[in-house]
Amino acid sequence: MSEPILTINQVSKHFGHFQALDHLSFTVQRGDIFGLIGENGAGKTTLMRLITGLSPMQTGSITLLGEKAGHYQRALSRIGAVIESPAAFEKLTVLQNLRLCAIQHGIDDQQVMTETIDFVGLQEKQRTQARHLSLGQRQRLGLALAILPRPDFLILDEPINGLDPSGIMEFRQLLKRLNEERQTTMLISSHILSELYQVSTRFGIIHHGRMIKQLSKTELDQANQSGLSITVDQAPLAAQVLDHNGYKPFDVLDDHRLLLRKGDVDAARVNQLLVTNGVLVQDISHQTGSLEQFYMQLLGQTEKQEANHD
Ligand SMILES: Nc1ncnc2c1ncn2[C@@H]1O[C@H](COP(=O)(O)OP(=O)(O)OP(=O)(O)O)[C@@H](O)[C@H]1O
Repeated sequence: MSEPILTINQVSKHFGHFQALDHLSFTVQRGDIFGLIGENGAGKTTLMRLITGLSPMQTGSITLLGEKAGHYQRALSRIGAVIESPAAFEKLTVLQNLRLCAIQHGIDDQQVMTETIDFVGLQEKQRTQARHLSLGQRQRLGLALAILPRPDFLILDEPINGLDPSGIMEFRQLLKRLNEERQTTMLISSHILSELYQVSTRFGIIHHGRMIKQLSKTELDQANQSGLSITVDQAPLAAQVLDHNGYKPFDVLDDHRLLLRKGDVDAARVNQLLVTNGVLVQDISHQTGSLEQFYMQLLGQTEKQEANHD
């Protein structure tokens, strides 16, 4: 049975006249890894700051682990968060940082610290000062500090920023293990949508402070039919040619990219048709839809609707 860990209800946030969040609502259920997606400035960090009480509530309500934001009693001690940058003491070693965190949480157990260091793969760096860690190791330390008290709910803002490809893969595996082995529920934001897709069970897409779409991974996979992805010099002309020749339906993703939503078309024929009609084809390939494509398409539609309302 589903159990809400976090409920965001009609939350708005203004900074002066600027509206950063606009009547945002969604729920994170126990066991979810909820991927939060949105362009720069969409409002993701603002929302995470509100959830964790780093920023005061204005309108709407947030319920975290059964307690209302602004009146938290135990909820904050049951969550772990890495927002903006991992908060470690630069001159303390990895182990000292963890020890300090343990003291703050009333944990008097060397085993918990050793396990946490092992879990995030920082065994060899435990005696290194935080200021001498690489970016990826720093991210791991941030995660270690967040998971040390074994939180029920983890909030991670851009956790894989700046990690190298193998670091990204290892971090993804860490998050999956946390979810599977410790049943940790998570809210994660990232611009690396291919990664977010692999780790998340649900997605929420924020645009200009509004939640424009929420869907499960299964719903995303269903919505993402396969199609022919076409990259050209001028998408509007390619769209006209496809339209006149009955190649429908298709989406114009941007000035250069189209997605022909028909699985059974012959790529060579479409290529020939476009070229003979004066379109320079740079790439044409069959592919399964990605989270990135879904997002770009949704954003395109939303911006079109917004423009029509203006
Ligand atoms: N304290 C503040 N005062 C004024 N404006 C703010 C403040 N904090 C955030 N904003 C504005 O609110 C908007 C949302 O910012 P936020 O940091 O939440 O975006 P984000 O989705 O996390 O973006 P990014 O992906 O770039 O991290 C931005 O336009 C930002 O400039």
